[in-house]
Amino acid sequence: MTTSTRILLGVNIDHVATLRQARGTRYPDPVKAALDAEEAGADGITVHLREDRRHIQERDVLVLKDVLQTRMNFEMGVTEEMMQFAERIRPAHICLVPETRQELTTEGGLDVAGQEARIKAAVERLSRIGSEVSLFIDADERQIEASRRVGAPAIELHTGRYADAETPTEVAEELKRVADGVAFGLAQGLIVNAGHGLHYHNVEAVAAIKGINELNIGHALVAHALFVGFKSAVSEMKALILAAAR
Ligand SMILES: CC(=O)[C@@H](O)[C@H](O)COP(=O)(O)O
Ligand SMILES: NCC(=O)COP(=O)(O)O
Repeated sequence: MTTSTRILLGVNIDHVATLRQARGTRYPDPVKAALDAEEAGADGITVHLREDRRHIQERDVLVLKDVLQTRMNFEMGVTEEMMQFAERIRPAHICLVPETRQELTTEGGLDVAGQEARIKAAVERLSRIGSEVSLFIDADERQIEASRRVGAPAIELHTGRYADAETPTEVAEELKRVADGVAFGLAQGLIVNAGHGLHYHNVEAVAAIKGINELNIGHALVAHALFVGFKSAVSEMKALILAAAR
């Protein structure tokens, strides 16, 4: 079982690209955001190349592959098109996520338990290119066990329900669900990451859960960056999570 007091911040730059795509301009460039994030202390850069290309484009991933000083966490749906693209890019990390075209954002985790053979084949294929594969799942023991069985070294627990919880009771329940998921994942020998919907006001409780390896955070950072700049947005978040994880 691995436990660490060092927690990593993966900065998701998807929504810098959302703003660019809204007008079809060349700006703002997510590549610039990635470089600023790295200077401000990001431990890695996360991008989700969606099937509908609503934000990140292939060009972004190709340029990032050449210029990142840290490492890329490439989020992708389990499709043949994405598998081939990942094989071309060979990112350090790949996170397999569920994806539907109509969704506003990623709703729920990947159903690994319901499609073990398919996910196992994808994990094996992507591990062959040297990427560390993680599975974006709900904090659910059945899904965590299935993730271990399919051979993924890492999982990312979906914190969206925690982030969306409204009453103190709901918040406490959802936080406990995440904390239990972290403990269960570590006991299964998995690297446990978490993310989705995390914000300056709700991140500390998650960062304080012992054993979490990395938090992936995007939308809140990009929103805050509008007012304080990207580097400040990242360094503020990094300081919060490091203090909470101590
Ligand atoms: C998988 C995940 O939680 C994030 O990458 C998220 O998908 C960001 O992009 P969207 O907001 O387009 O869902
Ligand atoms: N995998 C979660 C992620 O990368 C960031 O999600 P969000 O902070 O944009 O909701």
